[in-house]
Amino acid sequence: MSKAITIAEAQRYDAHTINEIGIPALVLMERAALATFNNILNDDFDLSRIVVVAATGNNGGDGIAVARLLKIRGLNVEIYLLGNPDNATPQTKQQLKIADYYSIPRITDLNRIVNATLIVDAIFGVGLSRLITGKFADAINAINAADAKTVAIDVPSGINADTGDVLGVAVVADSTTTMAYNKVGLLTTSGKQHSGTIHVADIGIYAQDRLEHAR
Ligand SMILES: NC(=O)C1=CN([C@@H]2O[C@H](COP(=O)(O)OP(=O)(O)OC[C@H]3O[C@@H](n4cnc5c(N)ncnc54)[C@H](O)[C@@H]3O)[C@@H](O)[C@H]2O)[C@H](O)CC1
Ligand SMILES: [K+]
Repeated sequence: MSKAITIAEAQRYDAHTINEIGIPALVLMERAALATFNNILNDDFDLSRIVVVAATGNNGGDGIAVARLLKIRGLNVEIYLLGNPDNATPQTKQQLKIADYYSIPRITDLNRIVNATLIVDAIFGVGLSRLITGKFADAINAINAADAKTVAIDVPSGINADTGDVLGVAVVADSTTTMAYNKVGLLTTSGKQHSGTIHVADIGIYAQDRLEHAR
């Protein structure tokens, strides 16, 4: 049984890798995006109309980087951004700057989500901390109403990664690319129901960070 970690462990390993080992947060974000991007290409999704639904935390940053990778691959991808970009994390601000360089359209019409063929859920990851309401809930309901396949980044948005509980409303994903290790909440019945196929991505974050032995 491969290792599964809690939110606190994920945040601690993330901070240790960045602050003690010295791997920049943007490098971890790029590796997270590349892993998600490759999982998308390796699956048999209809890539004709892709919408990345992102908020302004680092889960959103992962998703905006995925959008850029898909755009460079020549695919039709749009970003539906939730929240004020001025309040975004430094890494997510950087990803928005890069996405703007590639002229990736920012959309505000929920119907574009409903009519997508593939949706990338980059709203919340391990930073989800309270009940989801308002425009965040509207976007998740639109994602779940769409016929599109949905790929979640790290955690299906709305799921508590420790308990599997739904915080108001949660994305029902077809697949989830979760970073470093599986999350204990995704092993619960609710977590499994909302995650779909789970891919664990090695992005350079390890519990025993001296030497990574066979995982
Ligand atoms: N740990 C790793 O290996 C890596 C993780 N990455 C990605 O970063 C996210 C965690 O990012 P963080 O900024 O801490 O939080 P989120 O993006 O999950 O949440 C965004 C933000 O949203 C606010 N918030 C929380 N609950 C609500 C709510 N109910 N309604 C509205 N807003 C809410 C809160 O302020 C949060 O900060 C992780 O999941 C990975 O995807 C790195 O990119 C790569 C390494
Ligand atoms: K997510």
